[in-house]
Amino acid sequence: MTAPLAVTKGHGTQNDFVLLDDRDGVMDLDADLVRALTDRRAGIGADGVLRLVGSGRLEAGAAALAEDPAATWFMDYRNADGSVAEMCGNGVRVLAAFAERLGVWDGTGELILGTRAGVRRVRRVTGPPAAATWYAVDMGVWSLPRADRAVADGADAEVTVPGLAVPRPGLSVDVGNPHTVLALPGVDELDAADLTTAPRVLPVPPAGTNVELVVPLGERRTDDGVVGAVRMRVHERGVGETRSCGTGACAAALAVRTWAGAGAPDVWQVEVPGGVVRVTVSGDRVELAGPAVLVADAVVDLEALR
Ligand SMILES: N[C@@H](CCC[C@H](N)C(=O)O)C(=O)O
Repeated sequence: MTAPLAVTKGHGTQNDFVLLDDRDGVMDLDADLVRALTDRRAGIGADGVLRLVGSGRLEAGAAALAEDPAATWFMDYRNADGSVAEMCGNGVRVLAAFAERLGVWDGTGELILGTRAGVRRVRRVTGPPAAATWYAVDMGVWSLPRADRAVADGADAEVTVPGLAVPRPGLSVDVGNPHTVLALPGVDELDAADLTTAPRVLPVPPAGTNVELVVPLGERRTDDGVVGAVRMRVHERGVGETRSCGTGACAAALAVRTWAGAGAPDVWQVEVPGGVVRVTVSGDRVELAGPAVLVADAVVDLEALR
């Protein structure tokens, strides 16, 4: 007999996750279990798994504690194919909502979370819409890791996407995990792209990449002042096409801002199929803000699942 497994289902702009409360670090979360839980027909179904675990309970947590001893909780993120990824922007927000629900965080001040990409700080903020609770995450330092190998102005890669006529120039962006962003001239092409298979990126990124297709939408006047706007679709490494990607939204805004040059806005609204998130650039750091929703609690029969 295997003990039943308590899980919570949540999402951030419809990037969905199975959440596990493993504060004591006793769970054996292997790739098979991740694949079974995220299976949309035979399991709960999700783009990934988020395990809340004490930083002192796992090897990766030691680096987080060394960076900041206050990072006592760790986000152990897994892609739906069972692979481990360094970072998940939507996941941090959803895990913050989960930590709040568990009473690990009282929702005031900052939740300081260890991740494989370093320590991340989360705080509650107000939406839009004004009544909604959003979470803002300091996503740390961003970079353009292959800027020295540019193949064209603002591009260091060539990306072939099924459904689009010719290969497109892409820009590599690192926000703790790897991204390649390519700009499309209009939403017709964005809709035409076939993301049921992974776009081909050359040169091949050594650790794989998430690929964002973006259409710059110009600038908008909002209550926060003038912001840039971008529409995006994403093919995630280890998952496939998802309805949102938080790190991908940061990469998209950073790429479009780089292409726009001096005078481009620091605040960006990124429209994804699952909603809208806000990206704010402050020098070499970037912040992601958006909603987080916990939709269900369930108990999984592990024998039936396997
Ligand atoms: N959906 C996430 C990113 C998850 C990790 C990604 N698939 C990778 O392998 O790097 C997000 O919201 O950032």
